[in-house]
Amino acid sequence: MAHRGNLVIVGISVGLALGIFIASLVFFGLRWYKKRAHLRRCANERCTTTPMSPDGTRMAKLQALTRVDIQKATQNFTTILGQGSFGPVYKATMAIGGVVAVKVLASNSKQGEKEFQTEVSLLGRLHHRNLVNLVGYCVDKGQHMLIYEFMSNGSLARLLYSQEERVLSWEERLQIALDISHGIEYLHDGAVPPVIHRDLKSANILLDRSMRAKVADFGLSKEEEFEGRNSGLKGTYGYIDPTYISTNKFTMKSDIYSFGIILFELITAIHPQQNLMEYVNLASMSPDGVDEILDKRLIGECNIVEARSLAAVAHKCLHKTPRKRPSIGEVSQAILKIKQRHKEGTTSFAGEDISGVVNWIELQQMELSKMSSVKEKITE
Ligand SMILES: Nc1ncnc2c1ncn2[C@@H]1O[C@H](COP(=O)(O)OP(=O)(O)OP(=O)(O)O)[C@@H](O)[C@H]1O
Repeated sequence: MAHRGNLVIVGISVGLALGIFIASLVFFGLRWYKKRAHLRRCANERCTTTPMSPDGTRMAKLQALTRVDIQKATQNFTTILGQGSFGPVYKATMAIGGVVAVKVLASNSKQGEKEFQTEVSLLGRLHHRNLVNLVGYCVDKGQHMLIYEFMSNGSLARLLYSQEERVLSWEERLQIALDISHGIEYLHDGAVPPVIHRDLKSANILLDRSMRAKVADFGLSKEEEFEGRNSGLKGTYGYIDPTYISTNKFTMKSDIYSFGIILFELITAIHPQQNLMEYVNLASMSPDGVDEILDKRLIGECNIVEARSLAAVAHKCLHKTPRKRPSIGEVSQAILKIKQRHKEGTTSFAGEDISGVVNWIELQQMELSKMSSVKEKITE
């Protein structure tokens, strides 16, 4: 009898425990479901309605302008800033105040039409201090225009390669590298859904009046031409991930590759279409080889230990196996560390005579240019 009584007690306890377990499962399951539904609602809201800024505040909606507004603001399209593959870009002074840049998409460009819709819907919801924000658009009689915040210091490519520009200091270059990294980080890790840029290059990095860098032109990637024919590949020659060429699959790691190229541009001021990778590969044959390809204008003006560290980050970004390349978050962390060390002034030569190092770098650079000119002669 007592044995039976025990069995009943055990049965009731097991039943109770099971009941409690199932009830908590239902309770927590419901909570999890509600939370997910809430997150999804927030994400959708970000995609379709008023965009959010990175600090969570709501941004103004995109402004729709008429062709007449823009005609007035650009003095009848006479204030040209430059010509891109999608059409001309004009500086516009708006009647309500403020200066903007207007990109007029060539009306004969079928691709421009398609990309226009992509960019308007994409950019309308993407806002970050390191992205060139879209502030408005214009659709008028089949003509499409995109209106961006004005970047008074132009492109990084112009700053690095134009003789008329002043030399970018090492400190500015470190800040630019970090700004670009943060812009890409927002695209890859902050945007919902994530955005792959597909055409990262120094011409698509623009600088504001405080020399802070912003990433431009996402959603506008174009097909690259090889020998006058469309290759079917998106991006720009010199920046395209070789794995993308062989697999036709563009991933975030292809953006990381292009960013690695931009980092080397910052270090060397050699354009990727002027054999940058050949110099990088030659220099990587010797330890500290980056000294040999350092921008001549930086010799004696920058901390070589920091330049070597940045080159090491760039090398990782260019790893031939995409999954071995770092994520953009890791790249930002690494650049931030270099920048902090720079600020603290802790990257020193431990008693080395700096003038000796400078002379040595100059010698190495001469050797390298001799090597590459011999190589050019052989390949001719
Ligand atoms: N928001 C802006 N503020 C100031 N200048 C700009 C702005 N956007 C573009 N520009 C300038 O206008 C010119 C053309 O830019 P665009 O982005 O159309 O072409 P690109 O990036 O140089 O070349 P591609 O179209 O082949 O990628 C460049 O000189 C660029 O610096």
